[in-house]
Amino acid sequence: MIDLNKKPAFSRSSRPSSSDRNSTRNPSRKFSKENESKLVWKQNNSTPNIRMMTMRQGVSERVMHEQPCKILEKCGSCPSLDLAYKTQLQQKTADFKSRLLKAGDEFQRSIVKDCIESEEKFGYKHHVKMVASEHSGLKSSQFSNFANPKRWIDLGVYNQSSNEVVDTGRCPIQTNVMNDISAYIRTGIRVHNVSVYTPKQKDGLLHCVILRSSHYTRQAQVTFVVTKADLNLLRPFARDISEKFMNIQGVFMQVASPDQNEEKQEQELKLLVGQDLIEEKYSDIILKFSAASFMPTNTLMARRIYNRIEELAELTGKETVIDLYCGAGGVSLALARSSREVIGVDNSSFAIKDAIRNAKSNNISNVGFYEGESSNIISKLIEEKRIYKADVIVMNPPKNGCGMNTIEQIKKLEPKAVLYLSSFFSSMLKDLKSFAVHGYTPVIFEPFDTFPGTDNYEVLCYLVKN
Ligand SMILES: C[S@@+](CC[C@H](N)C(=O)[O-])C[C@H]1O[C@@H](n2cnc3c(N)ncnc32)[C@H](O)[C@@H]1O
Repeated sequence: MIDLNKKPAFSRSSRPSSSDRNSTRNPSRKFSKENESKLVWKQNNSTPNIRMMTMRQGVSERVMHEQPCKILEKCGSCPSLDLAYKTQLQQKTADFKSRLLKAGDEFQRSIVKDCIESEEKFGYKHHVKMVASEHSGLKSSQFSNFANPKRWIDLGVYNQSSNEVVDTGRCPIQTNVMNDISAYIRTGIRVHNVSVYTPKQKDGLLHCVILRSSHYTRQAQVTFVVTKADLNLLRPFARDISEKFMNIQGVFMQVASPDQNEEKQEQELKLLVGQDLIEEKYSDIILKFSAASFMPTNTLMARRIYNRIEELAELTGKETVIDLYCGAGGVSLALARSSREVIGVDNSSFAIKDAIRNAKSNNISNVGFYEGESSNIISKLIEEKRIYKADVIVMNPPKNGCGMNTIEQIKKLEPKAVLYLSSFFSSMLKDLKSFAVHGYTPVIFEPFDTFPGTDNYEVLCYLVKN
């Protein structure tokens, strides 16, 4: 139960200094007997970011961070941001174990490792899609007479219960680069007189803004998702943003219907200003991503996962590896160094173009990339006698998983190991059950905390042929 109207836990003057902030974790200090059976939020109204949660055992590990979030509950995207990080990791490990327990007998003998921590707990998110919304001044009806005629622009996420857009302001899990750019865009929308899409009237131009930034180069990409191509309006706006931020590589326009399913949205992007590519580094591999191809959200964790995949694959230099759903080639290029040949497959022409370019720029020649649906490409490669067998298959499918057809094709290649990475656990476990039917045992599950503060994480499963 959450009670936000409770008295403040402590006033600004009694707020612990950073040196004794850890003392708020001491169960005996701030906890009184009456609270023992309740679970309540205590919030200081004058300093809304100071929050503690008390419960049966005393003051919990919910503590103030150096970079607090002002809209934690309103936004709802980061339900565990104010939990001690160790607790977040324990919760994710426990969550995955309980999913496996419920999933069935196939997984009862698998080893589940502890969730691996993210090197960055804040500012790790390098990719965000922000919904645009506007209203005029004060929102509350009781103030309607004094409503500010100035346009007020929100950029953020949908609140799941009210369906209203919550402005995420300077989001602590996003990179500073993206926070700076989004602040400028909020003002720019007004200055450049760009209309914002309203679902009620089904009218307006801009409905989303997509931002990406690179960890190593700090380069950024901006995409305006709009209802129609209004270049006269968007080009000067794009020029303005890219002149303000020299690290912006390119500003794009994507025309898409706001009602359209995100996965079905046309990926065609029009470059308004600058150039197409953003550069990122994973260990000693430098990748360039076009705006339309997938780029990992947490760079440092992606690097860690690539390294772990390489370790688990135990390559000796003689193997044929297939990297399904390869994106811009991160895993493929990481594994090419220690295998005979890597074949990457992705259904996005942009991702495959990026992957081919990345192989060249990293001087890696023992890779081949194929554009198309995974099961079709494997079946074609077998039919054309391009491959007979594969030693290791790596796969990182989207939300719906890989499905039965792909697993049947994989089986024909008789890999001795399969490495399956996903953050979509229901499709992942369904696919792993199908793998089990085809003689592949899930030996180890390794959760990685790619999204600290949120409920999300990724899991790498290592399967071996029986
Ligand atoms: C999660 S990303 C994988 C990223 C990649 N492993 C990396 O580390 O950058 C999923 C990829 O699957 C691709 N994809 C989606 N459906 C596909 C399908 N049916 N067949 C092949 N590729 C697909 C997408 O284009 C996307 O690049």
